[in-house]
Amino acid sequence: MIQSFPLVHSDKARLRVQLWLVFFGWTLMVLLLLLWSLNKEDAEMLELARQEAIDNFNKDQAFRVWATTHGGVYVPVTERTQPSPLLNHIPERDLVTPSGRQLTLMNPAYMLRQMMDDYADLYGVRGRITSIKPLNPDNAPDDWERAALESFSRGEKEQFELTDIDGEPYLRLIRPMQTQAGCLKCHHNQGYKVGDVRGGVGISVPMRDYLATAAVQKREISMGLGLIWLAGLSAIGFYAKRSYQRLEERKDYEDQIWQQANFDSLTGLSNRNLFLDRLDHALAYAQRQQTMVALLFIDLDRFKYVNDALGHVTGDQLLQEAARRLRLCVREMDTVSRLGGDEFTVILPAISEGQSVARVAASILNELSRPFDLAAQETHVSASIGITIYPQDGSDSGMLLQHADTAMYQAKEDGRNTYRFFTWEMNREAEGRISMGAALRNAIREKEFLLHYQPIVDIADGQIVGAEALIRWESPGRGRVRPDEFIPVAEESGLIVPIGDWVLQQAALDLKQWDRAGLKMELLSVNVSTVQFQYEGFLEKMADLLKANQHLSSRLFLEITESVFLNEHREPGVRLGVLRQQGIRISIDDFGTGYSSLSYLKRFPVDKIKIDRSFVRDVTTDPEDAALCEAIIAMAHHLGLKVVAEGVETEAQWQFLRKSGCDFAQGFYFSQPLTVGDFTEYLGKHRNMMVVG
Ligand SMILES: Nc1nc2c(ncn2[C@@H]2O[C@H](COP(=O)(O)O[C@H]3[C@@H](O)[C@H](n4cnc5c(=O)[nH]c(N)nc54)O[C@@H]3COP(=O)(O)O)[C@@H](O)[C@H]2O)c(=O)[nH]1
Repeated sequence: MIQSFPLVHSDKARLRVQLWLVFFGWTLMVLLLLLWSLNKEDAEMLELARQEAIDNFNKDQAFRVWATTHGGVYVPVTERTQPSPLLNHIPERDLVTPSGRQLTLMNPAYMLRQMMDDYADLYGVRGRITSIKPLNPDNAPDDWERAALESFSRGEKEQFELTDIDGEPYLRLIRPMQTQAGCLKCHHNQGYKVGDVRGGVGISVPMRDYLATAAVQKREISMGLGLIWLAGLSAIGFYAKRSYQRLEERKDYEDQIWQQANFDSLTGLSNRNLFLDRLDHALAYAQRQQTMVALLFIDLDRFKYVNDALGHVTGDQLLQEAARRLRLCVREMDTVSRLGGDEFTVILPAISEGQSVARVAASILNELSRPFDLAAQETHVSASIGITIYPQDGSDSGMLLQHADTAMYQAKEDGRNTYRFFTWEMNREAEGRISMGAALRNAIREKEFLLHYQPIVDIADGQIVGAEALIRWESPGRGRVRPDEFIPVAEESGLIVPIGDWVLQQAALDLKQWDRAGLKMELLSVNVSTVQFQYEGFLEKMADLLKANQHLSSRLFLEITESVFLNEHREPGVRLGVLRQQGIRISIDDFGTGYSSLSYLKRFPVDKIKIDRSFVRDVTTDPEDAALCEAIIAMAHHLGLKVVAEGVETEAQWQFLRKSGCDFAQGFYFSQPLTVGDFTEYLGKHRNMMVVG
């Protein structure tokens, strides 16, 4: 089945995945940036603290080198600066100044330790000397320091760590302490040489302020990146909204296109495209399930009339209402379509017997023959339905549709407002019509037509006053073909226009010959098909004909049928008026058989009516036909029209018409239609003499 652009649904799913990917990608990127920034912040903070530790280390080193170079410093002996037992071997360790002050030599390490303690008290930066072989037990390394000292022996130059000292965070840095010449004063017994790593100098920088500053920085970075993340999210949200909108717009547009491509905008029914698709599916299903499918081809009768007479808006309303009623007649699973114009189809899938199809067809006929309330007036139409059944009437949708059309044509032929099941006999007839159309085309080229003439007799005096031209087709392949057979085909194919032109030209030519022969006739009747009459250039053609054949003036009668009046759109009144002005007279053929509305006789310029031979046939035996003929004659005379009766075959019919006051008569009683030669002879014989008494 044709689907309504399922792509859009997968597009939506794809867009959703894309949006989630963008969301996760963006979040991940911001998180990584945050981590990197926080790490960088930590690294910078550590580097700053390390630098501070190195500065302190350098200062301590400078002092130690200075102190070692100068061999220690004499300081007054106080509680804090007692003589060092480590320097007992130096004779001048203790001195008394001339003023009696007692001084003692303080070794650089000891001094440095004290300075470091002071510095720690004042500024929080702690210093500590660590020895591999400590003389002072305070200088013994802890685990971390020992590991650092071992790494120095492998060539490392520095170790540092973040650690906790007395519950406070510190950066602890340690660098190697190398033996100076002055160091040997105290450490001469330990086997060190100048340049040997003897221990390390550690500096511990308090991290509280650094951490506080870094925390502020990190918070700011986090907030900044958080804001950037949110801005990104709103951009993604905006993009998502726009993308969904665009998808919706595209879907709406595609739905619209799909609707236009598959549905009839006037009735909302599926159109030919969708109809064929549904039919193909129904056939495929039926083939698999071994069931049948019925196809109903429905054509509204008289739609053209309603459309032309009441206007296109009303015609559209009729189609809409017809579509609504059709839907009421079928099941949910059935498909009602409009192929165009007033042609509808119904697919009945999965049927098991023809009876149910006939029931649906009857119900459709019933629905469509109910009056339509259109343009504030009740309008009656009906329908002709052709039915084909798969698989017996065709194996594919094209064949089934063509055969349903053929059956519908047959329903029309059989009087409309009915349904017909397709038969292969019908098909042969349809094929016959097609091949006849081709043969007619050839007949026009090969000039296979001729005219016969039937005399028209004035009932008052029995004189022959004129003739009716009747076409004949002498086909080399088909023999003589009756006009009843080929004129409908010619009308259907439009070939009636060139054929009708030829009839008029030929009749004008024949009349001229009779005029020249002195066989003057008052009138010449020529049949004009409604299709020919309504043809666009008909009036111009008639004007040209009359210009070229002035002998036709006031003598040419065009025999039209009442169906001419039905097409208001073609303005029959105006056309007939123009013809009348040109000197052409109008006769209504087959009067009483069609849609006879007496108002036509009043509304349109008409000269003569011709009572159909079906009424004339039984005038002497059927009182109703007799009454009808009398009424037609009286009414026509009342309206100032002449009356001709056709199909007069007997003396009794002739007498009846004479008594009823009919003006003219035609029929086998006088003569069959004759060839031009025979008719000329006939005219010569009967000229100036009454045909009957
Ligand atoms: N558009 C055109 N239509 C034409 C033309 N020529 C003929 N026709 C129409 O074809 C129909 C059949 O015509 P046809 O077979 O020629 O039959 C005509 C007569 O032969 C027949 N007729 C005449 N008298 C009698 C009779 O006493 N009994 C009887 N059973 N038949 C008789 O009637 C036909 C004439 O009919 P009408 O035209 O209604 O006078 C027919 O409808 C023709 O109109 C053409 O050139 N163009």
